[in-house]
Amino acid sequence: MKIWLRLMKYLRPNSKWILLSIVLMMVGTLVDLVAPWLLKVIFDQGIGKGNENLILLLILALAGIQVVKSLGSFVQGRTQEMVGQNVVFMLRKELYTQLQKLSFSYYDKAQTGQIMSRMTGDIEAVKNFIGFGSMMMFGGLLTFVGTIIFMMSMQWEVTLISMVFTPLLIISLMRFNKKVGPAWGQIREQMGRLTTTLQENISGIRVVKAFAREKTEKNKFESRNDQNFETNMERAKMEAKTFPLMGFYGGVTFLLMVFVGGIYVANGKMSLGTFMAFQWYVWGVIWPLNMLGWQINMMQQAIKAAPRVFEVLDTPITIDTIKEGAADTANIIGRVSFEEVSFHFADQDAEKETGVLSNISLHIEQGEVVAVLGSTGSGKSSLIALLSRFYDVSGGRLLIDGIDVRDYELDGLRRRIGIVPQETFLFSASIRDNIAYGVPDASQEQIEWAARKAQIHEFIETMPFGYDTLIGERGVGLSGGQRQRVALARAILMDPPILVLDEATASVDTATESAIHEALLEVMKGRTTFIIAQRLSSVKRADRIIVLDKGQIVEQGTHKELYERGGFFRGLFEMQEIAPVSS
Ligand SMILES: Nc1ncnc2c1ncn2[C@@H]1O[C@H](COP(=O)(O)OP(=O)(O)OP(=O)(O)O)[C@@H](O)[C@H]1O
Repeated sequence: MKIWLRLMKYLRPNSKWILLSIVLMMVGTLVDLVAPWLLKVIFDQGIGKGNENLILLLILALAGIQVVKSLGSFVQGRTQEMVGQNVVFMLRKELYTQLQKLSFSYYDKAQTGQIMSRMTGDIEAVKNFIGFGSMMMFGGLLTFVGTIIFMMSMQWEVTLISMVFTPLLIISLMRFNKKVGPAWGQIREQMGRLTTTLQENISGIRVVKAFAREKTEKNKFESRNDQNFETNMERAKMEAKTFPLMGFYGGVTFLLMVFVGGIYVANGKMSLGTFMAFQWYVWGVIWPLNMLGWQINMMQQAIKAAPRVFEVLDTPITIDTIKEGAADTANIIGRVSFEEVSFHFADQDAEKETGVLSNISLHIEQGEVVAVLGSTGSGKSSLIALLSRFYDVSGGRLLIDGIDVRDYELDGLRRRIGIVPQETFLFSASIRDNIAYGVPDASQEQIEWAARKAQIHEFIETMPFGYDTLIGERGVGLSGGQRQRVALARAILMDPPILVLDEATASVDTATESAIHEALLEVMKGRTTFIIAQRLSSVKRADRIIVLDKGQIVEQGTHKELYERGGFFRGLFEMQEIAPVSS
């Protein structure tokens, strides 16, 4: 019931069209009910009494009825489709907006294939019932009730005897409804899993091929496809058991009507005209019940699909912009303070586990270049992720210019922090659009300036269409290092007071890395910069180096200080066999 009430919300803006549809449906049904009655008059008054004019008149009236009904059906069909499409449109828009708002912790766990299947198949299933199935159901009910009223008013005894099997038909349908619901639930879930398998397979096709796992992947897909096939066959079996039975009940109802009606006519208790009208009317009872099977199918699909869509819509937005009194981000200069910051991911148990970061206290001056070092998994990326509020701190405070990051307007805050992430994602668009992603109205000069700084301009010039060259979803057509440099240019173009380079030069060769660092020296000037790097060569120009181990700061100082201290940094240094820099 809750689901229906909630779906009503999407119907409300279409109430005018729904009303029109209902009115047309009522007119159509009424006209349908009048037609057999006219046939009765043709038989009893026209044919029976030899009144040719009446026959002609009523045939013309019947033709007129057909025209009105056809026109009504046309308008009603369009209206229903429009209502359905409007519902799809609104639901998709709402779902998409929600997906844009959901935080990183949601996407850490979400499966892309499941989201895709909710956005497409599930919403479509809701639309099919809301736009079409429900109106058909309503129309069927009107016809059913109206027909029985008309028949009863003409000859109630024949009507009641003919309907004797109808309760059995209704019981069969109710049982079908109960059984088919869970099957549709499974089918919708299986479709989500099937899409996930497909999506992961396509995204990871390079790994699949590299490890020659095509056969295993194929088997995995086939097993899920088989499951879906089996459940669909189970559902089809239920339909196969119920639908012919309904046809049978329908046939029996018709025969009963002919038999009982025939006897009543023979005994003079019913006119031939009424008997002829009943032959027509009886389909007004059989047809809605036969159609009800399909409508139940549609309804159950929608009932199982809608909660899958609502589940995403109801996921709480854990990281949202402050509602009132947000601090202005335009004048952020980039003083960053971590005050006893601790952090654990949402699915970690804060009581039992130590968390990803603990007791981080750090003050970074505006314009300072800070390198963050540490072994893999020590919490470097997590530390940086807190700055842009990809995640919120679990304890303590993180301040920028003395203001808690949670008190800034979220979009503004993120625009003031230029990030070159560990994994570069480029959109299937031109190189220009990829660089200008954060500043869509940047001029060509600005874009080229950023590209030069990232040491990618010259390469772009050699591409077939220069800055207009289209690149694939994952920057296919570019090497790892080139992709990283495009991402670097994208961050530089934003001219942010805070710059975050997360392993930003990991995929480039040493010569390019050193060229990028030379160029970055100028870019970093006046900006607070965080550099996460494994290679010590990337961090030697940092004002301060912070060494993380198991989420805690274990060392900090300049390159020279840390070298002389002989701790983790010195070990790393010696491993990389780089000569110490002189102070
Ligand atoms: N989304 C997540 N949910 C739960 N735990 C996570 C998540 N992301 C990372 N972790 C864990 O948090 C810890 C810190 O990860 P983080 O990515 O910050 O490390 P890192 O120092 O940047 O590592 P690397 O140098 O390998 O990139 C790791 O132990 C990792 O397993």
